Amino acid sequence: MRTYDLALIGFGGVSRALAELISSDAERLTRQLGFSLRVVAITDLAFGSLVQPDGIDLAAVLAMPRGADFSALPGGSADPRNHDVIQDCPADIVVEATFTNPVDGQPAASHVRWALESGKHVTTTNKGPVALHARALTALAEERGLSFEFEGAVLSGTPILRFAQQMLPGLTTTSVEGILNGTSNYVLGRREAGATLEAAIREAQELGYAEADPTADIEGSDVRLKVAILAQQVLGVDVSLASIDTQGISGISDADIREASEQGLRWKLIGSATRTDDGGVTAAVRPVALGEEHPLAGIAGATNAVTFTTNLLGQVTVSGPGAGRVETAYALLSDIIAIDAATRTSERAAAAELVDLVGVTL
Ligand SMILES: NC(=O)c1ccc[n+]([C@@H]2O[C@H](COP(=O)([O-])OP(=O)(O)OC[C@H]3O[C@@H](n4cnc5c(N)ncnc54)[C@H](O)[C@@H]3O)[C@@H](O)[C@H]2O)c1
Ligand SMILES: N[C@@H](CCO)C(=O)O
Repeated sequence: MRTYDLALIGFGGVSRALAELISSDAERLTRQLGFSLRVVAITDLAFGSLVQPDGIDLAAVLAMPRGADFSALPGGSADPRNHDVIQDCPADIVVEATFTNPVDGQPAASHVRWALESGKHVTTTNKGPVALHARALTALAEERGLSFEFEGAVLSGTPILRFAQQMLPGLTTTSVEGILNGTSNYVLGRREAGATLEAAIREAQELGYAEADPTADIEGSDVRLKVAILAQQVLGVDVSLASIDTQGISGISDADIREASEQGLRWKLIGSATRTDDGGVTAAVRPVALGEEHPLAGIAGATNAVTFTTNLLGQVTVSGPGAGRVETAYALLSDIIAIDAATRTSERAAAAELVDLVGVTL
């Protein structure tokens, strides 16, 4: 049975949910997937770093109290040592789940690059490196025969990027638009129910939906990153973040919410990217009051949805979880499954090449 060794860079809500899954559901996962998973390294600003080539006892590290660090454990240190751990630890796959930096994608983009340069596959839920550096990092991965996977960067574990890449063949997609942020959608729903903005944000933080700095969720910069990712990955066009006209939901007053509701409208934060005739894209993030008949009006809580407008099918809408620790840990798992599939395909191709070369069947 094949085992993939993982390094977890960032040990917050999403990584911990993945570690819990690996630790508590190992038998089912191995049976269903045909491989097993083992964590051999963890780094985090709060805990420091831990490298144990024979596998870390995940139940033990998950039970560590707040404020504790890894320095007392064999292979542990109070300092994250990201560069050395990523480069030197014996992992097959680096899982990058540190804070999203919406300005330059760092230091996560460097974490991804160090991993690829040292021969390790990467899965990340971090939107920064994907929105701002995907082309360079994907090219580096291809050059090294490695995978760079990032399904969780848009719509959490709902497989929207693979859906667009694999399930819409032969179609031309002219626009993508949708509700792309779980926190703001949750907050808008709670405000309709009478909660204050501040209380609704606190709830979203407790539920594990919000960014470390929830301003990114509320003021639209998280959606702006996702619009840039969708424009590149679905429409094939790079858009700069500066060119995406962005407005968040903090300006929506109680009176705006009440008046919309009286008219049968619901406020939603909509991100969109639309192809233009000259081969470019116009993109925007803005709150819109939608009529109840609109397909996105009924999308509630941390659920998100994306509508693809295509030439032959018209509009196709996919909805599912847009945030959440476990839901996003599933995105990492789905990336690991994709890495396994790519690894097996390239091993088969290499074996076939060898057979061709020596003229015998192995
Ligand atoms: N939570 C969600 O619903 C969700 C959904 C999709 C994508 N994401 C993305 O996934 C990533 C992780 O999300 P999360 O909810 O686990 O966040 P989190 O804030 O709970 O955890 C992030 C962890 O990374 C650590 N960290 C930050 N910078 C670091 C560094 N330079 N080196 C080492 N550790 C570092 C922090 O100490 C923290 O423990 C973020 O980029 C987020 O945008 C989250
Ligand atoms: N904070 C983000 C996480 C998913 O990217 C959200 O609420 O949608």
